[in-house]
Amino acid sequence: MEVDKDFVTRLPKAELHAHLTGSVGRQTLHDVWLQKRADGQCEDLEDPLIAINPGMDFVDVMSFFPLFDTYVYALLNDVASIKYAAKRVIEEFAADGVVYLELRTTPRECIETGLTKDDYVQAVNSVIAEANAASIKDGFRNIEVRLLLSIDRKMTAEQAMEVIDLASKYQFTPKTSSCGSQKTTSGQVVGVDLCGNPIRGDVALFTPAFRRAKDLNLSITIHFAEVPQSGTIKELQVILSWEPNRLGHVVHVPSEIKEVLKQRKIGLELCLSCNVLARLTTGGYEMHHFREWSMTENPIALSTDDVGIFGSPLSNEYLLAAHYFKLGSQQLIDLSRSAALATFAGKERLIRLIDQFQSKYNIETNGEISGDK
Ligand SMILES: CNc1ncnc2c1ncn2[C@@H]1O[C@H](COP(=O)(O)O)[C@@H](O)[C@H]1O
Repeated sequence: MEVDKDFVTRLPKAELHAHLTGSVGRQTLHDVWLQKRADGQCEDLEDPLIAINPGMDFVDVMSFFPLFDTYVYALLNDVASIKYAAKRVIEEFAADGVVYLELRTTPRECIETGLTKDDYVQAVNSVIAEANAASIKDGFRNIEVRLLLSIDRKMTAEQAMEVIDLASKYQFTPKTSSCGSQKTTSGQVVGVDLCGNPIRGDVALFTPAFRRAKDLNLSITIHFAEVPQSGTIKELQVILSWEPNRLGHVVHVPSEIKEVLKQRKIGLELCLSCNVLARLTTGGYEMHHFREWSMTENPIALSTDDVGIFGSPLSNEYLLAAHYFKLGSQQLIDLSRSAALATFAGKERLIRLIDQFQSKYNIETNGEISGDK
């Protein structure tokens, strides 16, 4: 079967590294902007269709992080706009053939609109709960979505602990939690993340927060060695002491640390377009470390990172992998299966969907009636 846009879209995929705000498309931001302007707000903000450049072949990391703080957060600053944007993001991932999505986001407040961090998480959590309930009600679960809460490297230890408190409050429990705890019954949070500008902060500050996350049975994923400054053995050893379940980016990893990652067979979230367009790697797609890690036993989840900024949906990341690493259709199915192994929830359903796809694929390509491989 030919590897083309149709094939990579139909392939059931897991997206495991997607920042909610970075995944909001320009058109969605534009719609919010128009609405706010009509309400007499955001008059000093430029139209997102102009402020955010589409199809860029280079994203300057120095202006990348401030874009959120100075621009997008000013636009998505109340419950209505946050819910609208989150819903659109989920719909767009679903339309791209993502059947399991872990969205991550940083709890934030807005003094101007009175939005609290709890309001923020509640808003995103409720959109996710509705998306999951809607797809169950419709009889076919096209997408299952779970939430990860991010600690930003610029936070204090107390702020990081506040994120863990919120993660605990909105923690996903397959059954209603017992013993009168403060968890919400429709919590969607399955894990926590460490993100933000990688040249900032001392990660050791967050050890108590991640220890507590472990104690609460929250899964942990960490932005790991994104730039040379955050790829020191000292920093990476601190992070590994938190026993993360997955790592994101893994660009500038010293060889002795690579050995630890291989021994632990830790899941890796690899973001081709982000790394190449933001020049976190050198040598373009051909030289991306996907090639090296694909030869190990570490599960790999190709991921988009910030599709609103980098403009490459997950289906396109699979196409890029096919093109630059000479992967055929069966290898792309195997890659999707590899991502399934690294999920924090929903594994059985996802593997079942991939198995069904595999069976149809076998029939179409070889006329085989059974067999999962
Ligand atoms: C190069 N890739 C990256 N590396 C590190 N952190 C990143 C990131 N891309 C996004 N973020 C983090 O995610 C926030 C936006 O989404 P949320 O408001 O949390 O939904 C950014 O402010 C940044 O802290």
